[in-house]
Amino acid sequence: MTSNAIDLANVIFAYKSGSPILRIPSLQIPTGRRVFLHGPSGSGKTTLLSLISGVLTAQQGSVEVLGRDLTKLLPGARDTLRGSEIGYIFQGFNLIPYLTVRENIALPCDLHPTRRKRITASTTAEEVRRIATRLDLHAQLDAPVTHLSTGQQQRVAIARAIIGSPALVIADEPTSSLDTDRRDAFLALLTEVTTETRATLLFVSHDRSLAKHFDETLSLATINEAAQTEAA
Ligand SMILES: Nc1ncnc2c1ncn2[C@@H]1O[C@H](COP(=O)(O)OP(=O)(O)OP(=O)(O)O)[C@@H](O)[C@H]1O
Repeated sequence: MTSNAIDLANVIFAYKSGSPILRIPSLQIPTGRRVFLHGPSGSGKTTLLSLISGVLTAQQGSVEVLGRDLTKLLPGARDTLRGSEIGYIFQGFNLIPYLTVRENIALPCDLHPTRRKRITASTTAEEVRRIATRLDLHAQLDAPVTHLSTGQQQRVAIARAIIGSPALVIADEPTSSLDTDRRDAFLALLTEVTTETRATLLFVSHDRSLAKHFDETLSLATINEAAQTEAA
């Protein structure tokens, strides 16, 4: 395993025909580190996460994730790497509304054999039960996710992100709709379970007060030269 889970060099990204949103000479996130990346709304946080998860491709530079340069992979190989090795917690959770809690949590194992093979329980169903119990969701396993409270939906999003122990967990502003107590509880749980699975955690938010929950804090404005050009 490489010592950096994420390693970007000389990256430039622009949406079609626009000027660059991201111009990042260098960004390294060591394996196993829990990193908080902050930046104001519209500064390019989600865009950067999309480059790191291989949803978008940089026009220039290299985007190495878990030792593979995503800019050199074919789309199919990028999708496999994302599904197998990255657990993603979206801003609005993106749970599948017509599936139960159990089915939502199991989804990465159903879709990606590598996630299924890495589970420690004897079956996916047993692993779903184990994680649901760990996250206090065992009573809701057969409920449609649309019947859950926001806090319960967040815990389903964590469960889905960590099942099958992906090496990297990415969270995009998942706490923006929470009050302070719930936000702190969510962050404590997320850092605990990613420590248990030994995942590298990259968490982005505009809210700098969250920095205390993480090993390291980065400012997108500092690492992104496109932002500095715009501000000048
Ligand atoms: N699909 C797209 N096509 C064109 N421009 C886009 C697209 N998605 C985002 N942008 C632009 O790129 C810039 C960065 O957007 P991005 O969503 O990455 O910022 P963000 O920091 O995640 O914002 P927020 O905190 O509000 O979610 C914004 O100016 C946005 O308008």
